[in-house]
Amino acid sequence: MNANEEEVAPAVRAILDAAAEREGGSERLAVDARSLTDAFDAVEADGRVPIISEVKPTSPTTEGTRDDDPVELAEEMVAGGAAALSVLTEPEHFGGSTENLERIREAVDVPVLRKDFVVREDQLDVVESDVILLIARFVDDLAGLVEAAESRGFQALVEVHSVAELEAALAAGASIIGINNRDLAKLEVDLATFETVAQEAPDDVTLIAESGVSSVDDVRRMRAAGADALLVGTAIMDGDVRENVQRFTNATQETQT
Ligand SMILES: O=C(O)c1ccccc1NCC(=O)[C@H](O)[C@H](O)COP(=O)(O)O
Repeated sequence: MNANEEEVAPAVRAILDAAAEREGGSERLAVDARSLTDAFDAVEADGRVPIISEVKPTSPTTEGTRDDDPVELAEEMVAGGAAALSVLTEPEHFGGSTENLERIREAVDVPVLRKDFVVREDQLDVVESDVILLIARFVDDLAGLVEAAESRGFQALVEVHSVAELEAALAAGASIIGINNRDLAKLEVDLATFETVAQEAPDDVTLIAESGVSSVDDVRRMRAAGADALLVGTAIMDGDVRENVQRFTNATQETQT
């Protein structure tokens, strides 16, 4: 079945319908990207866990909206030790914007991931970022879009949720793969997803555990299963973002609980 025709949660169907309608950019971008793997290596060398901290004002599974200035949130996350940032640009269901991404990328020096539902090549040309998310399940020509992204200078983070999608991502040439613990068909989260799928990934791929991480124990669990880095949104946005990032990035240190 075509991924765009499969059954997904109504909220995700609405997100995909909106994504299909969204305009692309008019001029092809050329990005001078900050290296995501170098950023991870620097944090590892410091004895900490590489965390991609997500600026996520709201979502279909969160109550309310966080209205703080996204640039202030981003700066606090970096001060807390985030290796990289993820910035929602999806406007209708996540409260994101391309303007937020531009302002944040200008204000910080860590790599910034554009978090959106990109389904066509021209949508790559809307805003510059260091990394761009491509969701295997929702892209028809994954190899074509990975190539299109990389030829513009983006690093492609290809998101998967199953071993079959992992194989498709590898066949498409992906070298940075996010395993999403959130099933976008049911919006249920299960950290065992990362544990199962990661076992089938080759060693030379950079593996990111995405979604559902809410405690230091979860961070340790994902690291034990082979995560090179973790992408965390809700659990960081809930409260003091600097303290939350600090707690997760220091998760392997003995004094943390
Ligand atoms: O987060 C949602 O509610 C959501 C709903 C529908 C489609 C995608 C969704 N999230 C996208 C993400 O990938 C997460 O924002 C990201 O992995 C962080 O997850 P979390 O730490 O659980 O907030």
